[in-house]
Parts: sequence; structure tokens; C-alpha cells
Amino acid sequence: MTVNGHEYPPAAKMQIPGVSWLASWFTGGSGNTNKKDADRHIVMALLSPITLILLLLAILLAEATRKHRSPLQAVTGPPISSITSLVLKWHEFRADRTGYIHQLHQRYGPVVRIAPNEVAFASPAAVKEIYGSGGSGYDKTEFYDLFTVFGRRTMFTTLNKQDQHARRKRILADRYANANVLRPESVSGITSRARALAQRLVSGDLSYFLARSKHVVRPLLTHLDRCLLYALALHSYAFDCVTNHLFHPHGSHSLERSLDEDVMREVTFDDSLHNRLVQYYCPTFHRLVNKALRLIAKPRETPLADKFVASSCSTTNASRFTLLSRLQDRSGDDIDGVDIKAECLDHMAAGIDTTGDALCFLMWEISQPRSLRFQRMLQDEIRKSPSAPAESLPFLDAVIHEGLRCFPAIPMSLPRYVPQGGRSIDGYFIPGSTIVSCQAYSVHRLDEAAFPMPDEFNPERWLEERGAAKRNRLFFAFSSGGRGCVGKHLALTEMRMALREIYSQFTTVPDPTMTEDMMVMAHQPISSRPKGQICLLRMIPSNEKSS
Ligand code: HEM
Repeated sequence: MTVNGHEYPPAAKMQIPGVSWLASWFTGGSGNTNKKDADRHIVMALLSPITLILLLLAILLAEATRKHRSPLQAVTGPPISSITSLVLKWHEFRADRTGYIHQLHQRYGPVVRIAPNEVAFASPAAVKEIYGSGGSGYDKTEFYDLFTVFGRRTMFTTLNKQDQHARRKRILADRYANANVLRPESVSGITSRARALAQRLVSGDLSYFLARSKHVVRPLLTHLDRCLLYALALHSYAFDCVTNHLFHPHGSHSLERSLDEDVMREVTFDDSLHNRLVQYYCPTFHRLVNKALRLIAKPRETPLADKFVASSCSTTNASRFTLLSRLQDRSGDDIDGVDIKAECLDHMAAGIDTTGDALCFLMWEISQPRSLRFQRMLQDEIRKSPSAPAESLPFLDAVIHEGLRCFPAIPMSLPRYVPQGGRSIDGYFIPGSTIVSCQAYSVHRLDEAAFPMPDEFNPERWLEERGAAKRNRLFFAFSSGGRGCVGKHLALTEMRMALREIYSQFTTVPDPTMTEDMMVMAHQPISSRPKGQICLLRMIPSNEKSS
């Protein structure tokens, strides 16, 4: 055939190099044997493991070069971070993401690249831009999908800030306003639970605890006197206070009733970190191997808590200050029965470990010989003003702030997407869709001008006027801005009431069976708890001398 003056063979005779033998296999044609062998060798070579490995390396190199050329290249960090997120994920699986990122901050400064598409910040400018930019579009990442409840998104798990979140927050926020938390009916619920806490701590009723604790060897405890504090009681207190705020008069009384304590334990002893990480990073694999996986990595399941919330939500006479009454008022308005249960379960869970562990770490710290001086100062202030409102005691507030600074209940990164078009954060241009975050643990420690000797517990730093504005800007325990902790005023009120009740009557010192290692912060999917999951303190009535 002739085309444009050139002679071409008929189409049937044209050969594509390397596949002629394939064609002949399929067509049954004989073809030239030598040519066939040569083509076969070419294909075999192409499919050989060495070629495939080289191809894979070439793809990885191309990908690495692409990432290396990204605007994030300007951000310092370990070289591996610009190529792969595997190191970061490895630390996540070891429940050590926060510690790893903090080490990187110490080495590289307040801006550090932690993965090809992820940057961590720890400066006030970054906190303001990412979390405080008033609805300008730093949405939550899919990490929060792990916390959906009954398949629904709650205020905490909505990703889109401007639209979905703002709508839900408008409905709920006033129930958590300080004025509502400080209503007499609400305060009297918290006060009575603070009394029950002090009572429980000295009652010596450890039988229930001993029967179930996996974490302490029974003989260790038999010699202990009855003046013990254990972390569980603080979690019970937080549980009873938050359910009071959600459901009063149908709140829990886990400090007095073991059935209610079972509900609290189910929520608190959550060991689902690994299961949730597999779900987050490999959702399809998670679905396929779910049954086998649960044998080695427990999923999050809370049947008792679900039942408790469902039964509380079915009541119709919740007090006006409660969240339930507001949700029921607005039922039908974007919110159905499942949303109500999901929102309540979510707030209940959000209010237990956070406040419980914050109190636990704080009381552990002020019981140490190095901090007993601060415990004395606290006791003096409380005893001098027995009838003053708890929120008017400056040293009490300083102690709580310092506790939350050193041991933030949520110490880890709160991941957000940079809006489309990119943003300038702390002097760096960060492209849209990059994951950015700040973690309280580092924000509270990195700037040594604001927090000299940052690892030391020193409440007096909060009483100094000089530098107060910067310290406050860097206080990130409750996050900040539109998606900051809605339960902040409730949590602070609970902490004030508990500490006032306890330190007006007792001095606390660590029990000799405790070691520092048991109180190392162990990171869970979102919050953090003492590694030993127990905190034993001796409660010495104030008229006795500590030994
Ligand atoms: C010391 C105690 C507490 C600490 C340190 C704390 C800390 C935080 C932090 C850091 C966030 C932001 C999380 C994120 O962006 O991923 C948050 C959000 C939230 N917290 Fe708390 N929290 C505490 C107590 C409570 C309590 C008692 C409640 C009670 C109801 C609560 C309910 C919530 C809710 C609903 C959100 C989601 C807010 C939103 O997205 O608009 N928290 N909390």
C-alpha cells in the first residue's frame, strides 16, 4: 500500500516488537522462530523481578523528586519526612506521635515537616492562623471520622467548619457558657459530687477496685492504709459531673453506685488505638479483616454507655441548664433522635478522661516533694477564703493552668487542612490541602522566653504580669477559636471544686508503691493517660503530719 509516496506492508503483516510471539500463540501462526525467541526474551526481561524493582524505584524517585520540589521543601525537617510518612506512622502505632513531633520541634524549631504532606507548628502565630482564623476554612481532616457516633457526625466530628459545624454549635454552645455552668442548680450538682469524691477517696472502699484491677498486684495493696486516691475515682467524678450537665436529674452517681461505675470504666479503659489506626490508614483492609483484627487489636465498643445514654435521652424532664433539654427543644430542626444520642454520648466521652486525667496528673505533681511547697500555698489560699467562689481564687487558677500546661489532657496534634489556594503560616507558604497542626505538648514548652524551664511545674509563672499576654496566647490545652473546647468552663469548674474540696481537708503524698514510670503520659487516639492507668496517693487529714 502507498501513502504519501511511501510503501507500507499490509496491516496483517505489521509486527509490534516483543509481542509477535504472543500474537502467534493466540492466532496459532508459526512466524519466524528466532524472532519469536528474541521477542520472548524481551518480554521476560521486562517482567523480571529486577526490572520491576528498578521500575518501582524509578516511580518512587519521581514521586520523591515531585514532593521535594513542592513549596513544602522550604520547611525544615528530617529528610525522610519529605519522602514518606512511614516514620510518622510507625510512631503513631507505638503511641508516641506526640513525643516524636516534640523531638523534631526541639531539633528543627517551631515549624517542621513531619510527612510529605504534613507540617507541624508550635508558635502563637500558627495557633492563631490555623485555629483562630474565625471560620476561614481550616477544616478538620478525615482523622475525625474515627470518632463518629452511631454513624452520625457530632459537633466534634463535623469536618466543615463554616457550614455544618457552625450550625450545630449555634444550637449547643450556650449550654456550655460560663453563666450557664455557674447556675445554682448546675453548681450544686458539681459541689455534691466533689463532696462524694472526697468521701470516696478516704472511705477505703477499695474492694471493688481490687477485684477488677489488672494493673496492680493485689499484695502490694493489702498493706496500704485506707487513705488512697486512685485515678479511677477522678474519672468517676468527671463522669458524674458531665452527665449531671447533660441529663440532670438523670446524671450518673458512679462514685456511689458500682453499676454506674461500670459504664465509666467501659468508656475510660479504651485500648482501641491500633484498631483505629488500621481503620484510618487502610479502611478497605480494615473492613476485610475486621473479625480477625479484633482478636489482636480491640475495636472501640461501649454497649453499656450506649444504653445509659439512650435511656437518659428517653426522659422528658431534664433540667433547663442541661444539654439534653436544649437538644430536645431543637429536635426536628436538623436534629433527630439518633443525633441527640450521638451528641450526648460524644460529650460524655469528651468529658471523662480529659478532666479525670488532667486532675490526676495535677494531683500527682503537687504531691511530689519537689512541688509540696505549691500544695501548701494552695491549701493556705483555700483555707483563708472558705466561702469565696472557687473561680475567684488566683492561686487555685494558677495551679490548674500550670497542670494543664505541663500535662494537657489532649497533648497531641489537632490536624486541619489548609484551605484551597494555600495560606501563609508563620512566614511559610503552605499549599492548599496540606495537613497542618499544632500540639499542646509542644506549644506549651517550646518558647522558653514565655515559659522558662518549661519542663518544671511552676504555677507562680501564671501570676507574673510580665509576659502574661504571650503565655495566654500559647495556652492551648483547650485548643482555641471556633473549634476550641466547648466544655472548657465546665471542666475548669469541676477541677476547681474538686481541688478545693480535697485540699481544704487533706495533704496528698505519693504512695510508696507508685513509680514515676507509672505516671508517664501514654497517648491514646486523642487523649493521654498515665501509663500505669493508676495513681495512688495517700490522703493525710490536714491535722495529721505527713511522714
Ligand atoms: C480538662 C478537660 C478538657 C480538656 C483539656 C479538653 C480539651 C479539648 C480540646 C483540645 C478540644 C479540641 C479538639 C480538636 O480540635 O480535635 C476539645 C474539643 C471539645 N471538647 Fe473538650 N476538653 C476538656 C473537657 C471537656 C468537657 C468536660 C466537655 C464536655 C462536654 C468537652 C467537650 C468537648 C467538645 C464537644 C469538643 C468539640 C468542640 C468543637 O469541635 O466545636 N470537653 N476539648
